[in-house]
Amino acid sequence: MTAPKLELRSAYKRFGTNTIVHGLNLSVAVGETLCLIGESGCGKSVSMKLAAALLPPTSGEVLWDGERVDDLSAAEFRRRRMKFGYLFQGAALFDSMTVFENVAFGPRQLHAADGPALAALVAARIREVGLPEHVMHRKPAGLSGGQRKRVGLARALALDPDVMLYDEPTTGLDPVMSDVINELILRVAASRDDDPRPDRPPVTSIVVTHDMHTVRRVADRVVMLRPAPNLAPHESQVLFDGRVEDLFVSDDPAVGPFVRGEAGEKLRELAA
Ligand SMILES: Nc1ncnc2c1ncn2[C@@H]1O[C@H](COP(=O)(O)OP(=O)(O)OP(=O)(O)O)[C@@H](O)[C@H]1O
Repeated sequence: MTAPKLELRSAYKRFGTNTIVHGLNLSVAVGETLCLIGESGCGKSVSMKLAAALLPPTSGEVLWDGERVDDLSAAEFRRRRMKFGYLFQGAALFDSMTVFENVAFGPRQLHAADGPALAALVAARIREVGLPEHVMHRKPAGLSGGQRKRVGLARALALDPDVMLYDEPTTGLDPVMSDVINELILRVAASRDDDPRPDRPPVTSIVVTHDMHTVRRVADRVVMLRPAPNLAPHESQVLFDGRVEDLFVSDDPAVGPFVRGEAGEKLRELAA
């Protein structure tokens, strides 16, 4: 059996005295799209960053393709890390550069790409995310939120990632633009499905989101976390781990009302 693409084993993350991630076991299969959901501040982004080795766990293990990240040589770690693409909040574009320069930045740095080949690559990625080519000459500050997100995605795709990480990709977008982003997440996830080359495995994705339309549209699997504080040592931080169909009909009082947006218990807590 193929090892999971990304895996956390008994991972803890503490910032000072605050425990944010509590003994988390989480694996994402090759080619899977996992949505991470849960109430604000419960540690979704931190968990995703642990899995991507953007943050070190306080204790526990992080594995990529079944190998402990700590056991990889620095060169091998860098090689694999280059195959991760990120679309984080605000799209984190360089505002002083044009869209072209933003998308070209990674290939220039990593493969010393230049000239017509680089221009063709950037144009192709811009087209893939549904932006007109003239946007390439503009600065990100002059673009709408949805356009900025798509430039961020084009920039991530320019490095041909094996793993895509999305942190609240539709936050702040109108429903139609949100659906455009959902469609692009699906397209990226399926982009290598018919590619038989062994060096181009199916794209694996993690999507941290509060947007239940996104969950319904893109998730192969959903993991719902709860906040780590107040958990007993043996208690799991995972409230739900399963298929989307089962999530929305869950009769667990901590899961069903949350995903259906029902305020009942929360209102009682606020009134207490
Ligand atoms: N580098 C850091 N240093 C200190 N605390 C941090 C750091 N990163 C995250 N935290 C804290 O960890 C907690 C969980 O953060 P995280 O961003 O993972 O939550 P989340 O579930 O993604 O929340 P939201 O849905 O609101 O984005 C927050 O209280 C946050 O302040």
